[in-house]
Amino acid sequence: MPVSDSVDLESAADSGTAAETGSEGRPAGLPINELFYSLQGEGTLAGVPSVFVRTSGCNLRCWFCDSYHTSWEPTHAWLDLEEILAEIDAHDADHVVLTGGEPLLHEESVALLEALDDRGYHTTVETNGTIYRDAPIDLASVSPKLASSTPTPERDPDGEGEWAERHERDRIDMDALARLVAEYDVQLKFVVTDAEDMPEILDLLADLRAAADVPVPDDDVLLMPEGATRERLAETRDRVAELAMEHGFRYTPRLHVDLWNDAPET
Ligand SMILES: C[S@@+](CC[C@H](N)C(=O)[O-])C[C@H]1O[C@@H](n2cnc3c(N)ncnc32)[C@H](O)[C@@H]1O
Ligand SMILES: Nc1nc2[nH]cc(C(=O)O)c2c(=O)[nH]1
Ligand code: SF4
Ligand SMILES: [Mg+2]
Repeated sequence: MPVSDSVDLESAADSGTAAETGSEGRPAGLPINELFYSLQGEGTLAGVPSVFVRTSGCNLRCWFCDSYHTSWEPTHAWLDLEEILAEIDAHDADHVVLTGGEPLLHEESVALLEALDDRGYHTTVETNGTIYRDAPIDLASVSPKLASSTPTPERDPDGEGEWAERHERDRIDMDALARLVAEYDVQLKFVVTDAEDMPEILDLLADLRAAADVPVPDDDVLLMPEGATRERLAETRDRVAELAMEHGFRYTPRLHVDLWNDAPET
C-alpha cells in the first residue's frame, strides 16, 4: 500500500521520541511510513515473501540510513491497528517484517506483534538494538550501529553534524542488547564498509558475550555490505564477503537492492 497516498498524512513528526499512541484523541495506532509486499532482502530469511510494515521515527541518525523518510525527515500516516492488520491480511504471506525507523520506539508495536502472533504470522523485527520490549517476536534482527554510522559533519546528509553527539551516545545499549539475545532468536546484522569496522565488531561481541546469559554463536553474526544503491554495493560487497570468510561470520546480501535498487516499497 502506498501510504503516502493514504489518509491523514502527517509529515515532519518529532521523531526520536516514543509515539503518542492512544493519547490526545488519536486512535491507538502507529505512524506508518510504508506497508508493502516484497522478498525479505537481508539476513537468514533472505528470499522469503514477506509483508513489510515500516514505522516512522528513529532515536538514531545513521548517515547512511536507507530509510531517510523515517529518520532524518520522518513522514507517515497514522494507521490504527485494525487498518494495519487489514492491509497485511490482504497479502498472501506468512511472514511479516516490522521495521522502521526504529519500530521498538513505539509501545503500540507490541500490540501489533501480539495481533500478528494470534493470526499465526511469523514475525521478524528489524531493530537497532537500543530498546528492549517484551513481545512475540520470532526473529529479532538486530543491527547494532558502529562508530562508522555516526553522522559527523563530513558525513551528515542534512546539516553539519548536529546529531553526531546524540547518535554516538545512544547507538549501543549493552543492557538492551543482552536482553534481546537472551529472550529472542537473534541475528546480529552489522553494516560493514571495510576492515576498519572489524575491531569494533569483535570488541562488541566480546562485551555482549560477557553481559549475556546465553551463548552468542558466530553463526548468528552477519556482515552486511553498506550500500543503499547497486552502485554503492558494487564498491563494498566483495570486501565484506572476504571479511566474513576471514572471521567465520555469515555474509548477507541485500537482495532487494540487487533486484530493485533504491525504489520505495521494495
Ligand atoms: C532502515 S533500518 C530499520 C531498522 C532499525 N532502525 C535498524 O537500523 O536496524 C533496516 C536495516 O537496514 C540497514 N541499513 C540501513 N541503511 C543501510 C545502508 N546504507 N546499507 C546497508 N544497510 C543499511 C540497517 O542496518 C538495518 O539492518
Ligand atoms: N526487501 C526488503 N528487505 C528488507 N529487509 C529489511 C529491510 C528493512 O528496511 O528493514 C528490508 C527492506 O526495506 N526491503
Ligand atoms: S537506526 Fe535504522 S532507521 Fe535509524 S537511522 Fe540508523 S539505519 Fe536508519
Ligand atoms: Mg530497507
